[in-house]
Formats: sequence, structure tokens, C-alpha cells
Amino acid sequence: MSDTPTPSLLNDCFLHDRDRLRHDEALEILRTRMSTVTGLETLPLEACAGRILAQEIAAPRDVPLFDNAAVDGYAFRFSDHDPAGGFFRLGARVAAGHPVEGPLAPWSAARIFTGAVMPEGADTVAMQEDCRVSEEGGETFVIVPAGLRAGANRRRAGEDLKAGTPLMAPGQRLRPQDLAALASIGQAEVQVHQRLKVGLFSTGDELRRPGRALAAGGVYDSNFFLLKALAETLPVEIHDLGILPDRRADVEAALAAAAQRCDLLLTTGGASRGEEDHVGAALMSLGHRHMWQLAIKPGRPMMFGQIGTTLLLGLPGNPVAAMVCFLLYGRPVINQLAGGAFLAPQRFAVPAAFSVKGKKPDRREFYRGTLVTGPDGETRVTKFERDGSGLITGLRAADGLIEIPEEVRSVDEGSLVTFLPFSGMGLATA
Ligand SMILES: Nc1nc2c(c(=O)[nH]1)N[C@H]1C(S)=C(S)[C@@H](COP(=O)(O)OP(=O)(O)OC[C@H]3O[C@@H](n4cnc5c(N)ncnc54)[C@H](O)[C@@H]3O)O[C@H]1N2
Ligand code: MOO
Repeated sequence: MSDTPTPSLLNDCFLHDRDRLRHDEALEILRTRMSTVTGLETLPLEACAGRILAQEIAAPRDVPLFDNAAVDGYAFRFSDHDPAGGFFRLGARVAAGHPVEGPLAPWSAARIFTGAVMPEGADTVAMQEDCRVSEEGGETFVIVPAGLRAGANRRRAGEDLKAGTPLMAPGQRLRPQDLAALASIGQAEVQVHQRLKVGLFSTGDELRRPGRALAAGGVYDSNFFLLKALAETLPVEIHDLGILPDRRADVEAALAAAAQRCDLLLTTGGASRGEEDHVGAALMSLGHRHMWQLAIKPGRPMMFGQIGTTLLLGLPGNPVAAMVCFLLYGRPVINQLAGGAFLAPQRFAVPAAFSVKGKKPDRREFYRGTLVTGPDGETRVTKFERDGSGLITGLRAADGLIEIPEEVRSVDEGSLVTFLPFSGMGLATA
């Protein structure tokens, strides 16, 4: 990391929301205080989906390389064509991937197939369904209909990419369509960032992985599966570091060891201020806690710090808070550490199909929102009716998050609210 965060921005446990770090301030600190930590590697193109590009790429040649037919049919010279319809002697035959045998003879048409090179002199293609072929005196003729434009059904050399066009820049995530573009210019390998090594810890004596028996008071560790899958929408290598007991010494030893191996530690639980919440204390003893306690709901106890050069994002234990904090803070942080941009969620203004009274001021709230279409065809957003931060059901019912700014005290039905679709934060739809 080129620039390390400054220590202890907020360590006070007894703050009112108005004194806590605001969402925008937290984002600004995270964005400006860390940079790429991943090394580079050169990989074959087929291994690059979702990776972050580390090199400049320009098109070395035109794509397509040559003028070619957009349909199966007959290629001819438009100036030979009578506007009332044309009658051509059938000449050469050109199939995709095969060489053309020479220029088009005057007043002739070439049989051509989609993607085949246009013979020299031909500039227009008539689709075979629109043409008629006839034999006369031992010769084959093709009758081309009226109404075609000059250049119809011809794809020009370089119409997708012109040689020399800048194509991609470092920092860009390689999407399926980017891989297609790289293949189209003949790029067999690319230099990308290595995946970010992310260590995942759950904390809490109550937790067990599914498949194990639950003791009295036990809870299954759902956040591991939630966070692993969320993180894997980004270029990460997940280290499953298991469940930490609520014992300070164990938490400290495990975090210290993991910090040696990982670029980022993601913890869940033990972030709050209970006597059994040890992540903060361990972090402060091993390194620095740069931020803790945000003016947001859910997710207030989230913390951020570092142990040596390894960063730690301490997510709350409640599943809703863990997912919301991951999407709002973890996702941009991971992408930036891995060589990409500090990802902002997509935001849309959508009319509310709900109302809220008496929202607390001074904190930003994020509700689980589901899009609905009213009888008038208008899209609106409903709010999951129960606010509990333990309700995975609400996360599943939602299409995204509704963001209510700090200063807002109430929301009227029909007023515009900000909607952050999950699909705009890297998640697939159900
Ligand atoms: N006195 C206060 N109590 C609490 C505060 C507070 O400010 N003062 N904040 C509340 C808020 S908000 C949240 S969020 C939670 C988060 O606290 P922790 O991060 O310390 O989480 P835990 O106490 O460990 O667990 C909370 C809850 O979530 C369940 N949990 C934890 N990990 C998992 C997991 N991996 N999979 C499924 N469920 C998990 C855990 O069993 C608890 O029910 O604190 C409030 N309290
Ligand atoms: O983040 Mo806690 O609700 O805010 O669960």
C-alpha cells in the first residue's frame, strides 16, 4: 500500500448519531486512504473473466479486417443494379473463411455467405430469400429485387474497431463482452491483477457451520456463506478462517496469523460494544482501528483498521447489517485494493409505495426494497415491513436497498426515494 491510513479517527464508544462518522465521510476515508495492493500476472484470456486489467490495450488492426457479407445471399455492384430490380449472371462463390477468387466480373453477382469476404467491386448484398435464381441457356441468373440501398447488408472493415483505437485501460473489470473484444483483436493473454487474498472470519461462541449439531443457544453461521458469495462477485481468493470463539486471546492470535497471509481480513460479529465483542480490542492491540461506529442503520458497529499492511473490515454480526455493510463499504474497498475503481452502487430515483414517520435524524438508513408495478404500469418500491437486522427473509425479498439520507425525518407515499438495485452492486437476480 502506498499510503497508509491515519490512526484512530473515531474510537469513542459513547457518541450520539450526530457525532458519529457519516456514510459519505466513511466512504471518503476508505477511498482516499488505500490503494492497490495486488501484484500482476499474465494469464490466458480464458482465465480472465472478472479479473482487473493491468495494461493499456489498443486495437492493433481493424475489426472486422475486411468488408464482408452480413447475410447469406448474392453480392453485386450497386451501380450495375437497375432500381426496378436487377438481373445478374451468377459468378463466383465465396464462403466465410475462404479466399475470394478475384474481382467481381461486370454485371455479375457472387453467391456469398454471412461473414465471407466481399469480392472486389461488390458493395451490396441481396438476401437469398428476396432473390430468385433461374437457369437459361445453360447459365444461372439471379434476380435481385428492387428497393435495396447501396451498401445494404455489407459490413465494413473496421466498423467494430478501427486499428489504433484505444480499447481498454488499466483498472477495468473484464466482463464477458470485454473478453470477446480482446479475442476479436487476437489477444491471447493479458496482464491482470492477482486476486485479492481475503480472509473471512465469523466470530461468536454461538456459531456452528451447517452439518454440525447446534448446542443450546446455538446459531448457524449464515454470514460465512453470505460474505463468501458476496466477495466472490469480485476478483478475490477467499481464505476460510473459520469461526472464532468469544475469547480475546484467541481472536487476537487468529487475526495476527491471518494478517501475515491475507491482504484484507473480513470479520463478522463481535464488532459492537458487548463484553463478548473482541474484534475491536484485538485490532487495537495488534494495529490500529481507524474507524468504528457510523451514523448509519443497519451497520452502526462497523469498523475499519489495519494490522501491519493488512486491512481489516469488521462487519457487524447481524446478517442484514453484514450484507449492507459489505455492499456499501466492502465491495468498493475490495475492488480498489485489487486494482480497480472504488465502486459506487447504481442509484435510481423511484416513487415510494410506503411511508415512514419519525425516522431518527442524523443517520442514514437503508431499508430492504422490492420493486413493484402498480396498476398504472409505474414502477414503485416497497419497503420490507419488518426492520429487524437478523431477518434474512427481508434480504431475500428485496431487489435492492432504499437509501434515506440523514436529514430526512419522514417519507410520504409517492415521493421519490433513492433505490440501489442489488444488480447494480454486482449481484445476480433470483
Ligand atoms: N449495547 C449495544 N448493543 C448492540 C449495539 C449497540 O450499539 N449497543 N449495536 C447493535 C447492532 S446495530 C448490531 S448490528 C449488533 C452487531 O453486533 P456485533 O457485530 O457485535 O455482533 P454479535 O453480537 O456478534 O452478533 C449479533 C447477532 O448476529 C448473530 N450473528 C453473528 N455472527 C453471525 C453469523 N456468522 N451468522 C449468523 N448470525 C450471526 C449473532 O448470533 C447475534 O444474534 O449489535 C447490536 N447490539
Ligand atoms: O447494524 Mo445493526 O441493526 O444496525 O443490526
